[in-house]
Amino acid sequence: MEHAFWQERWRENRIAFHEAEPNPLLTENYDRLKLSAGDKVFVPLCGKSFDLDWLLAKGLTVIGAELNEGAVQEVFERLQLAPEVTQIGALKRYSAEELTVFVGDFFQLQADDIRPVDAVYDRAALVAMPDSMRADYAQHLMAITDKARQLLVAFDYDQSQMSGPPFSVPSKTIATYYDETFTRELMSDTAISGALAERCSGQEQVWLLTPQSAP
Ligand SMILES: C[S@@+](CC[C@H](N)C(=O)[O-])C[C@H]1O[C@@H](n2cnc3c(N)ncnc32)[C@H](O)[C@@H]1O
Repeated sequence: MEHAFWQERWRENRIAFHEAEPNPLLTENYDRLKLSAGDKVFVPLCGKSFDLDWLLAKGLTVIGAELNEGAVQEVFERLQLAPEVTQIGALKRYSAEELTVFVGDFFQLQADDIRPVDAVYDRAALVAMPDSMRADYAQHLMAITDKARQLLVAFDYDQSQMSGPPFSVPSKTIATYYDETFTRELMSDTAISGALAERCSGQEQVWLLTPQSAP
């Protein structure tokens, strides 16, 4: 989607994707990422998600990327962190203690900005990208994280039921982006619930992507 689409959603507070607490699919499947305190997790297109707070509470270093600066400021405020703000190329970098969030276009983020990454948590990021951008998103994500393992939350529904986002990204489509690089395991497969269930019916799926070269 165009940046203006998302900025308008934020301006008009049309952010049904934002949840009031950490996503249960993260908390229930987190252990499969095999992270320890001190490891670094990257959260692309992070919004102002409470998943960031939850990951920090696990003792992780958390790196986010988000277009909307107000959302990022809100995260630092609620965590009572006073960020140092620096300009890194086209991006603004907000950083305090173990949290860093890059404000701007995800596609401008470079591996050296975030390296090394131990894992990626993708909720409402791949599925926020339209078909025309999704392969580039997946490629860029793998490039800047050196193909780190991922916990990926995706939807599988009949796209004719509604226009995205979130878009339907079924198993066979995910395969085209990731199966050359990762072994892919289905962690959970449940009926779409919540506000989205009023717009479509289908499945919400959690995938664990492990690099094929991993031991
Ligand atoms: C569906 S929301 C999901 C937010 C968050 N992951 C969550 O679970 O609440 C997608 C987010 O991606 C951001 N976004 C969209 N395109 C982006 C881009 N090219 N670079 C950085 N952020 C982007 C939007 O501003 C929006 O906050």
